[in-house]
Amino acid sequence: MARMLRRLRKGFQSLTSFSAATIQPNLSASESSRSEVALLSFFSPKPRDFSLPNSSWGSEMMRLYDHYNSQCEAETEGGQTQGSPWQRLPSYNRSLKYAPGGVYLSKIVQSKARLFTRNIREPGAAFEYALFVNKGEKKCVCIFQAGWLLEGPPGHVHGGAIATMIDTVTGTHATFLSGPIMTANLNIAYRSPIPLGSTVLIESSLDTQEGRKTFISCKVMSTDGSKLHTEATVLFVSINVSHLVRGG
Ligand SMILES: CCCCCCCCCCCCCC(=O)SCCNC(=O)CCNC(=O)[C@H](O)C(C)(C)COP(=O)(O)OP(=O)(O)OC[C@H]1O[C@@H](n2cnc3c(N)ncnc32)[C@H](O)[C@@H]1OP(=O)(O)O
Repeated sequence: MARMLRRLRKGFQSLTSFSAATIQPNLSASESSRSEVALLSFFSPKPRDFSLPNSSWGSEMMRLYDHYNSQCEAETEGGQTQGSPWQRLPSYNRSLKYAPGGVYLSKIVQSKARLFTRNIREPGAAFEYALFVNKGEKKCVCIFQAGWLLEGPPGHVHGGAIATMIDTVTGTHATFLSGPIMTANLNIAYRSPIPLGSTVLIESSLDTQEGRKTFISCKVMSTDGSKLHTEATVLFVSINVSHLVRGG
């Protein structure tokens, strides 16, 4: 048990540094980005990064992706990164597997488990999103295109799917800021419905960090900023990874 905990702790530590440090090269215009990415993922032994553009992304999703991606750190030929406060975060369906030693861990910890938002194979059917963090401003932006399998009220996105995205974005942001965390409290106000198939912006901002507690505010808005769809405040509590093995 103690050996397993040590391995798990080591895996999680490398996982957060792996996620934070993995930077993809900047991509240029929409169509070429998509075909380059498809080719790269075909030939590369690297895990599939679900936050890269695919054929289901609409023009607004691609416009915003290019907008934020162009402001991200670019890797130079020497492997150095140019200073920029923005960084794109990769997204895998089993991040644990891709951390050093993670293949072993992913076999012993629920081997069939997959990240809730990344377990539907058909591109565009459900959660299409990409996250960008701004280290200086301690904020995070997610571009999110909601697919047809996320229907709640006819023609609109299910409130549970919106909550899932808020938890995912703020949870990733909190992990980036504070290391391993769990959501302790999530308060949501749904202000206006989100049309199915549309692209929205999800903004996460750090309010305060107090000891083990990280308080985050979140807004879901139309991409031109004119409509507020949803507001949330979230409390994350830092955990020791043994919390996950022992079940709290
Ligand atoms: C860059 C990285 C990428 C990573 C990729 C990931 C992508 C995916 C991201 C997806 C992310 C998805 C994420 C998910 O979905 S996580 C899944 C949903 N969450 C859970 O299942 C959590 C269940 N709860 C627990 O496990 C425990 O209760 C926790 C761990 C939360 C606290 O139990 P613990 O025994 O450890 O702590 P404590 O009780 O000593 O309390 C400590 C402090 O906290 C305060 N407190 C506690 N609870 C609440 C509450 N409800 N409201 C207000 N305050 C609360 C408490 O008063 C105290 O404050 P103070 O008295 O010290 O001031």
